[in-house]
Amino acid sequence: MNADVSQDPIYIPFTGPTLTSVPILNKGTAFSEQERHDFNLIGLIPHRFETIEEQAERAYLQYCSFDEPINKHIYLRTIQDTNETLFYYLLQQYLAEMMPIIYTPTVGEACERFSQIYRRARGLFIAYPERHHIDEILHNATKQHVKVIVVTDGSRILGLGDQGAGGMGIPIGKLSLYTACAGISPAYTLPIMLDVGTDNETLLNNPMYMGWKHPRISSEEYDDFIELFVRAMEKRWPGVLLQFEDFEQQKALPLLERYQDEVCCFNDDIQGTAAVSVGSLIAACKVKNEQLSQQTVVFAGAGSAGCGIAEQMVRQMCVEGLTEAQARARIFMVDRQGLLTTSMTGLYDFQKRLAQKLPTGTETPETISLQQVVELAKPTVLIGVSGQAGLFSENVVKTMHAYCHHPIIFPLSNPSKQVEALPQDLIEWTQGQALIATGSPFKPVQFNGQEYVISQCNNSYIFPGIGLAVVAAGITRVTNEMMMVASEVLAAHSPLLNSEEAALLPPLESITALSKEIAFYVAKSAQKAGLAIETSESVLRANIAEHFWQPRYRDYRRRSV
Ligand SMILES: NC(=O)C1=CN([C@@H]2O[C@H](COP(=O)(O)OP(=O)(O)OC[C@H]3O[C@@H](n4cnc5c(N)ncnc54)[C@H](O)[C@@H]3O)[C@@H](O)[C@H]2O)C=CC1
Ligand SMILES: CC(=O)C(=O)O
Ligand SMILES: [Mg+2]
Repeated sequence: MNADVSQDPIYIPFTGPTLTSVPILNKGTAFSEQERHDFNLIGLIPHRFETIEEQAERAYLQYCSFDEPINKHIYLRTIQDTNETLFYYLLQQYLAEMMPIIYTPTVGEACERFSQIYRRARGLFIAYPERHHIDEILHNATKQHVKVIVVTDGSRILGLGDQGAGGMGIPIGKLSLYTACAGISPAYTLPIMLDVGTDNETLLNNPMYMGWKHPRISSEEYDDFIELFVRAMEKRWPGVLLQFEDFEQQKALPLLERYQDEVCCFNDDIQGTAAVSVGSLIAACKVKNEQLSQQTVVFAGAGSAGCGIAEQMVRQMCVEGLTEAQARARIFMVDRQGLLTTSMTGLYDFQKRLAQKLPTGTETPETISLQQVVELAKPTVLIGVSGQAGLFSENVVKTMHAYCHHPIIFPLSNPSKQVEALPQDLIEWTQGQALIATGSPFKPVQFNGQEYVISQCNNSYIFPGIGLAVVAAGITRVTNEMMMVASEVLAAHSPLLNSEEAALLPPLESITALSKEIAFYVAKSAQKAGLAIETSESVLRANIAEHFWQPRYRDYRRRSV
């Protein structure tokens, strides 16, 4: 379904209002005169025929007439729900401008206000009380050939906590990026919300809340429900790629460990975030003529994202020649209770693996704060994945800078209002010496007559390419090795490697090309590992190109039902 082939006609079994109500097929005023006759559309749309360019011009004017990002979001989502081709055409034209509207930060507000701004259903809501109808629910999906699912239970939406059914905004936004950044046809994508209740009192007390008004179910009920879902999904769409998204800490890793060897799945917050962060760090280190294995790293936030990134760093440091113990000794995880140490009780297993063993006989206070860790460890890299706004104080950052002339500081929490430090402050506190990347988009910073571009270190650089690899090469399992490959491809494409003035990460304008490269190398590594059927490189490239959907209208021919 690439750009050239899109001129081939397709055969459509619907006519009249049924046809115009299917977002993936609707063309609005772009239905040709012939099609209007053949499909009983005369009179259902204004007389004049328009091209997609003309439709996009009107849509963009209307988009610009909204001042508030949330209203722009609602407007774009309405287009997505009425004419998907036009929606993706607009995104293609204005990706850098519209990505913050359909994704972080605005998608965060859309989740928080989901029940207030709701217009029309998209994807599937599988509520716990309806679990016995799961096969029927999956068969109710409007899409028949689903290849990529993003699923959430809404329990940890960005840094905004439990958003219940409102969390559906995230799978919708992520899948929009699968199409916009990696050309996965929207006909193949399906967002799913597993509504297992919510512990968010504000939602439970909101008369308008649209989800199941019930506290979250018990762990046992939850595990059985997820098992039911995964098996039903595999039966309905065998081999489908399942992306776990924004599951709370105690669920995220156990779910991944339970299913990663059984179905084609990955956890974006653990693995996708790890890949983008390690890729960004490899590039940042290269610029300093150093390696990741030479860095000392402090994390604020030892949750799914933090521990996922840290484990991928350990793998990378080992590739660079360190032993695992040496690598772990370079990484300091700070959570609410301060530095994680081996003497602490109550840590999750995935945190215990990253806890620091303090020298025997060390007199330690009960809590070793972030400030103290920075003073003691003298990090060269500081990463924020805590969801806590302002955690990187001026004191913390200046202390770090006192020991490290060019600190690398990544406040990665989303959306923007949860960021650990504003880029403007980081630049000022370090006199422009810090290399910064954030999870949500921020404008360039002006300081001392110089402009500093702030790259967006977000898993959106990774997951679309992984999806394209799976769809184009028929990959059966997603592994950490594939994520390492994605990191390397990202690092190799850092504009900063070629110019000191450039950004750390590629501009959004080149993200489709980057996704294709990630897809190619990930698929090659899958083939080598026996997780995809081997092909020549040229066949693989052709398959990737062929699966890259373009938002262009195709000619319709009538098919009798
Ligand atoms: N840029 C990106 O691509 C990504 C960013 N994130 C962001 O990272 C944040 C965390 O996500 P997850 O790790 O999945 O959540 P999580 O809930 O698993 O982990 C957050 C951790 O931060 C800790 N924390 C809270 N207050 C703290 C404090 N004052 N000091 C130190 N630690 C503190 C919590 O105890 C928890 O362990 C979110 O804001 C999310 O939006 C997550 C995935 C990708
Ligand atoms: C980007 C992302 O996946 C998150 O903030 O959860
Ligand atoms: Mg996420």
